[in-house]
Amino acid sequence: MSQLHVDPSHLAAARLTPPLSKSDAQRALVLAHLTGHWPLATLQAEPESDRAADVRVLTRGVEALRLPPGPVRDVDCADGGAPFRILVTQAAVTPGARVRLTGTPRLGERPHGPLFDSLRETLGPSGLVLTEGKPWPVEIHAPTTAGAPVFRVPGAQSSQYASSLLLGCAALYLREKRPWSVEIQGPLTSAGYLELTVTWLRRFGFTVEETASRFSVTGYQPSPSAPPIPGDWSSLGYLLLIAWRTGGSVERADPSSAHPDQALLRLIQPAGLTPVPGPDLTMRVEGQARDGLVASGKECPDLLPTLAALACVLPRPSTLTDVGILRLKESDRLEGIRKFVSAYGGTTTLEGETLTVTPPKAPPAHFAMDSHGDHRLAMVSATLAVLSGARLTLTGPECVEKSFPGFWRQLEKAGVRLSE
Ligand SMILES: O=C(O)C1=C[C@@H](OP(=O)(O)O)[C@@H](O)[C@H](O)C1
Ligand SMILES: C=C(OP(=O)(O)O)C(=O)O
Repeated sequence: MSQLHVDPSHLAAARLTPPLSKSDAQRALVLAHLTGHWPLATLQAEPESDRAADVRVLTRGVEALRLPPGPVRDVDCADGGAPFRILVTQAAVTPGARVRLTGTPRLGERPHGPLFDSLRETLGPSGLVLTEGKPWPVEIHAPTTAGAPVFRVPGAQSSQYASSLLLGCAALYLREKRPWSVEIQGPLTSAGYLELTVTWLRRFGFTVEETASRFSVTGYQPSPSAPPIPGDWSSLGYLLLIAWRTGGSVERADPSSAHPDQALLRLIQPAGLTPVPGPDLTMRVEGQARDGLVASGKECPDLLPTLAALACVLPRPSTLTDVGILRLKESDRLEGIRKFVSAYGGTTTLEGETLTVTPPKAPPAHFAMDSHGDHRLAMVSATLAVLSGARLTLTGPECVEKSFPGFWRQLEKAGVRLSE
């Protein structure tokens, strides 16, 4: 495992560029495949080395499904929760497909059972075979017909089950020309990501009817072209904070994006930070830190580590609610947040599902953090180094590939010196 030394003592104002959004790209890739817009033009225009590893995984998976039915196709999903879960359903609804999916041990540990059970319940009677190794491989042999047009799935652990099934409904609608639905049992976490899926379905010409717990694909009108993929609001979270500290700006801050992490713009304001939109989707952040912040893991789970880094440099404690979901990500991110806050000299207290982050009285000149292979923990640790001026020794910096391969280059643009 390699180490990176991050030295933020020579910061410079720069214009910083996030990658294209992996969550948007994943939905658009599946829909482009289903509606005859393959390959996806905006993605093709982005150099392959700048595309999130999760996007590359999903692209390879869809390419495998586009091959004529025949031998079992292998797809390595690496660490990608959304790509894996989306591909499981797409494989199950591709007539005659035979696919063997593998991934990292951590991806194998994350919860997928409710999605598998839902697919088995609806497509099992028509002949779906979905087998699980320990935990790999997960093998899917898809039927050539389908049965009752409804998937039922619990919503508390992940919205990705419902998003994956709703994209499956789009495939089944096109094939059978009858409405297909997803019924969500119990409360739904990360609801904004399911809404993102609905937004993309509509952008590609599908009619989606929704009530609080039922989402149905009921129509389709071909659209002339595939909509473009916006910049990634999760990555903009780090870059906007870095731009605030350095007096720089960010690009691709698209307000028309439906990504839940655009909530950052609202959530930082009580702390004293004001986003200032500029021309051509650029944005700066002005203001002085004056208070703590409040955010919920139900609304924007992926922003919570970023906001916890900001909380370390605010003058008062911050409150993060509904943090239990963070245990189910690429690492136990609740533990990860507590570790970097403490490595930086701050304190956290957890009461039920609410985490309070209290900044240190005297910030350190240096701190150390292990990413545990989690891209967000790596990037928020570096963001905290920039925000505070403290030097960072980071173990495991490579994992940024998952969502933001160019992250370290962007930091260098902001004057950060990196050495091994
Ligand atoms: O659908 C998506 O693209 C995502 C949904 C969220 O996961 P959960 O719904 O599992 O919370 C989020 O944390 C993840 O990074 C991406
Ligand atoms: C949780 C994440 O992604 P996924 O669930 O798709 O692995 C993430 O990118 O923070």
